[in-house]
Amino acid sequence: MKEDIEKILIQEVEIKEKTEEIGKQMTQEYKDSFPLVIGVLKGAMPFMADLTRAIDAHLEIDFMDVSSYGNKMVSSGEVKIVKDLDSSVKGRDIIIVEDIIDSGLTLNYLVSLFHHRQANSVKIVTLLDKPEGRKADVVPDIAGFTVPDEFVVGYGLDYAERYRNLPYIGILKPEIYRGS
Ligand SMILES: O=P(O)(O)OC[C@H]1O[C@H](OP(=O)(O)OP(=O)(O)O)[C@H](O)[C@@H]1O
Ligand SMILES: Nc1nc2[nH]cnc2c(=O)[nH]1
Repeated sequence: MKEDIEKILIQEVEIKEKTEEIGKQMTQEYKDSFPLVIGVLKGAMPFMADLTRAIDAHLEIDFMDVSSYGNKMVSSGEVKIVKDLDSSVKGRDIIIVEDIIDSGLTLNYLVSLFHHRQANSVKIVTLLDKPEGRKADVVPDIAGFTVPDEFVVGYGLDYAERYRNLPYIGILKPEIYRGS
């Protein structure tokens, strides 16, 4: 698997340090509230697991699985719910945890949905932000790293469901895309 990677953009240790830093910030911000932290499957799974353990405050976790129509690398903008939340967001302070914001279409949909469901507040925390990909006006409250306008994999992010288990963020060799 590792031989498919052209370049590592963000090393495992950098992700770990950044996650600790964000966790400390969120510990301060949420020490007196009881937020509902929502991980967006599947990509946010590793970040969600590491980030929530870096927050020393009471919180509740839930997961939502949404998928966008279109092929793997170009989103069409339509989002459908594959798995909905178990809990109600009504009156709750919501923190959405994402692995990446690219076009912003997924988060645009989720933020509107949670407001529609009468959440008290909705905040966005993302490990990666790719501002050059933006099609919807979404600004994260906390972003770990800004990445260039390239397709990245690892630490939850896939290409054709592979590479999610890489411990770092990287770019694939071009022949991997050509071969599929
Ligand atoms: O800002 P956008 O352009 O909407 O892209 C961001 C979304 O794309 C990825 O999910 P994907 O739909 O590939 O599903 P996955 O998490 O299961 O891989 C990622 O995890 C975000 O949820
Ligand atoms: N794996 C992966 N999924 C994405 N979804 C939106 N942008 C990206 C990206 O750069 N990589």
